[in-house]
Amino acid sequence: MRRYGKHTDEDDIRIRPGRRGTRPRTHIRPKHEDAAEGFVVTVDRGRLTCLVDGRTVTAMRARELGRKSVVVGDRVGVVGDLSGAKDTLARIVRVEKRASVLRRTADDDDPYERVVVANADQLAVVTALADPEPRPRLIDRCLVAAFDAGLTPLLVLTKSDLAPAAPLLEAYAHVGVRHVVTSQQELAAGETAERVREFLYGQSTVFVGHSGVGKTTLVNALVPEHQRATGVVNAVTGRGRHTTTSALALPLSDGVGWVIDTPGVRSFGLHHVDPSRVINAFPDLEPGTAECPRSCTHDEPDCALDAWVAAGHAEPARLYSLRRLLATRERREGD
Ligand SMILES: Nc1nc2c(ncn2[C@@H]2O[C@H](COP(=O)(O)OP(=O)(O)OP(=O)(O)O)[C@@H](O)[C@H]2O)c(=O)[nH]1
Ligand SMILES: [Zn+2]
Repeated sequence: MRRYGKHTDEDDIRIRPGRRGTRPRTHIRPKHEDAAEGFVVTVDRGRLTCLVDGRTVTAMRARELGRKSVVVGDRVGVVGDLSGAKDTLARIVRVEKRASVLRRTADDDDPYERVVVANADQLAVVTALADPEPRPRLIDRCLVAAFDAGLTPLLVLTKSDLAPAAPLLEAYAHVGVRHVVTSQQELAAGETAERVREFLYGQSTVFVGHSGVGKTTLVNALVPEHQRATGVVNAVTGRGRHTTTSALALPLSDGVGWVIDTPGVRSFGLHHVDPSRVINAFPDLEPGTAECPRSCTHDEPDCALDAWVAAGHAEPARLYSLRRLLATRERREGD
């Protein structure tokens, strides 16, 4: 179920009405037809860093945007000082319709959705095969978030020099998700970036992964001109990484595609997830839901999928995989 509450980001843009329309016409706020096109690369305490005609411009939301949030990946209309010079501040007056929204709920008990990144195409879930141990439930929860958002997931399995990828890949064989495996040797040989980039070409890809999995190493290999490290001043924001909780969009060096790095994901609240959107990622099972009770979670005794699969229309392993993913919507200790 989608929620359109006070706190969602889908609110219509409200423009404060003029005082009973008594103001003279000339005082009506211009429609900003002259606004320049911008792309939001990061957000830090209300200041948005936008790329406008190749320049890095700092901007804030115009008041007329009301409650509408502006997030990394948004395409926006910007007015004001667009020189990008130090201490200038432009205004974001428009947010273009989003092709996709990756959301999370702050907590599973907290129903308010927050958009993490707009207009992404893919979600790269970075997992180490060892040190730290893979956390399949966290992977599953990331996949659910991706499917719900209509993003194509990509599993990036790092540290294959420490443990084999096969056991983990086995668990995902029936989910239908692409994967790429990397190792220390490959990193050292400079081959990792090339191989991972093949999956990123022309796409806007959000990278998630918990601390220590090698996400920073990977992002640095993919976008070497933007070295990121804890405590080091960031080239784009001019601030230390530890101070930002926002994602950061980095252009792939060939200029086609974006790597969107996110701060360490500790949790991926899934309260907002709609099972019918998750099942879109299982097109072989989807027709089997026709006989389901209304607003079926597809994880309940009356679900029609059991009979559909028993009748031989789809692989039991696929239904098992779907159910495993849907079950992760309930938070457990350790998520
Ligand atoms: N053995 C091995 N170590 C790796 C590999 N990739 C990264 N590492 C190491 O793993 C450690 C963690 O890597 P980071 O890139 O800092 O991990 P991160 O996910 O960004 O973690 P945070 O910086 O804490 O968010 C570093 O010591 C890396 O050198 C790999 O493929 N194999
Ligand atoms: Zn069902």
